[in-house]
Order: sequence, then structure tokens, then C-alpha cells
Amino acid sequence: MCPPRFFAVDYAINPWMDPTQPASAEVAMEQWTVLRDTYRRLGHTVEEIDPEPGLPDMVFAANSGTVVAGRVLGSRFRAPQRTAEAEYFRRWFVEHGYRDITMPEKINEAEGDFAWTGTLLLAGTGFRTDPAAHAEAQEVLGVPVISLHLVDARYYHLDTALFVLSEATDTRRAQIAYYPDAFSPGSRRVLERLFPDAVLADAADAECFGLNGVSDGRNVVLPVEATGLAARLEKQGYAPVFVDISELRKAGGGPKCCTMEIRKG
Ligand SMILES: CN(C)C(=N)NCCC[C@H](N)C(=O)O
Repeated sequence: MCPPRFFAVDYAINPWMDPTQPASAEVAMEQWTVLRDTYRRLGHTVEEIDPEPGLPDMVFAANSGTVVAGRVLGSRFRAPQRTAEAEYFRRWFVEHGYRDITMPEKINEAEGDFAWTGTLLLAGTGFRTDPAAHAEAQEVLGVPVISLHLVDARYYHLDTALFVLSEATDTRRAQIAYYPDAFSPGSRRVLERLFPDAVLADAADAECFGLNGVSDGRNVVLPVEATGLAARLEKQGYAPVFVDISELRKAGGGPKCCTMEIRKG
């Protein structure tokens, strides 16, 4: 995770960002700190990278790397405003002992558009990550990739429209939640086929970034407004944990965007 010390909304590269509206680095830092401490309270290890001045979106660490079984696929941003972030994260991986690091040739916004189910890498495209980056990820990470097409600009990254509730080594046992309207008809059919027991989100769940949740298979960290989705998750045996991410949402991000999940083994 990356503390939002230099958080701001100075430019608009997604429909949620409005540089004419006030955004506070101080409030973002308070909300981010609660999110980080929530993970720690739930028993997870959190490592941090230093933020860099002039990179207000660096708090969205999920966009800077996809790590499966200790293999790191870095990122290559579409927006020039974010390009420099990728190299800081690459250096972090080097300094923290990762040896298998590949920087992509294709536009690749990492976990913003990649979600690991335990056997498959679900991969979004349509707004940010280049579809050719999906084949590149399959080759570099050596895991099967399923391409999914996003069609609503408000849900410009896969992680605004879908998240994994529980990973499994048997594809049919992994569980996901997703917002069907964010996907093309063909991608919806793929998701129905692969995940017939998925939790389906509605427009209200999606609008508050409820699909930008982070689950450890039991606890599901969600924006505080995602009450409808939380109620459905509770019925399935999950434990919702609410966080306020209202300031970070002004930049188009939520809990998952702030969280790169490092899968070492
Ligand atoms: C949940 N999402 C979309 C993320 N994975 N990342 C947030 C990135 C926000 C940044 N202003 C941008 O537009 O790139």
C-alpha cells in the first residue's frame, strides 16, 4: 500500500475525477490509515511503499503490479500522468528481494484489470489495459487468462465491476461478485458459465464502488455505502467490514485500488 501523502485530484482521467472540486490529502490519509489498520486487525501483513511528490494517484497501488506465485508482472499506464509510478514499484520489488520481475510491453494497469481466482486470471479491457496485455500476462505469469470486455466508462477497470470473494484451486469453487451491466453480452455469458453461483451486484452496489472490495475468503472489506451488497454477502457466510473511502473515490478509487495483493506462494 502507498500512503496518500501527495493525494490530489489535479487532472481527470476517469469520469469520477473533477479537478474543480476540493480534495484533501489529509482526509485521504485518515481514510487510508483506517483501511491499512483494518487489514492489520484482520491479521494480514501490510507493506508500504513511499509516495512520490507529483504522483497523486500513487495511492492506488493495485495498478502497479500483478503478483502470482512470487512472479511479478509490473505495469504500464495508459495515462501519461501516471506513467512514472510503474518504475517506483519495480524498484520496490527489486529492493524487497523479488527476482522474477517483468515489465510489460503492452498497456497494463495490473490488478486494476486483473483478478486472480486461484486458477484463472480474469482480465478486463475496454478502457485501460490493452487486450494484447492479456496474452502477455498469460505468457509471463504462466496462468490461464480469461478476457472480459468492460462497456461502461464509470467502471473503467475490472476491479470496479468484479472482485473475487474466495479463491480456490478448483475453478468451480472460486466465488466472485460482479455487476453484469458493466460487461459486454459475451463477457456476461462467460462469467455466467464460469461462475454460476456468483453474487450479482446491482447499480447501487456498483455506484458506491462496492465491487472494489477486498476479501480474504471470510472478511470482505467494503465501502461503508455498500450495505445492499454487504447484506447479500452476509447471507452467503461472509463478514462485511466497512471502511469510508469517500475522499479516495473522488479520484475514482476504493479499497481494492489502494491494495496490491502479493501472492508469494
Ligand atoms: C478501482 N480502480 C479503478 C483502480 N484500480 N484504480 C483507481 C485509479 C484511479 C486513478 N485516478 C486512475 O484513473 O487511474
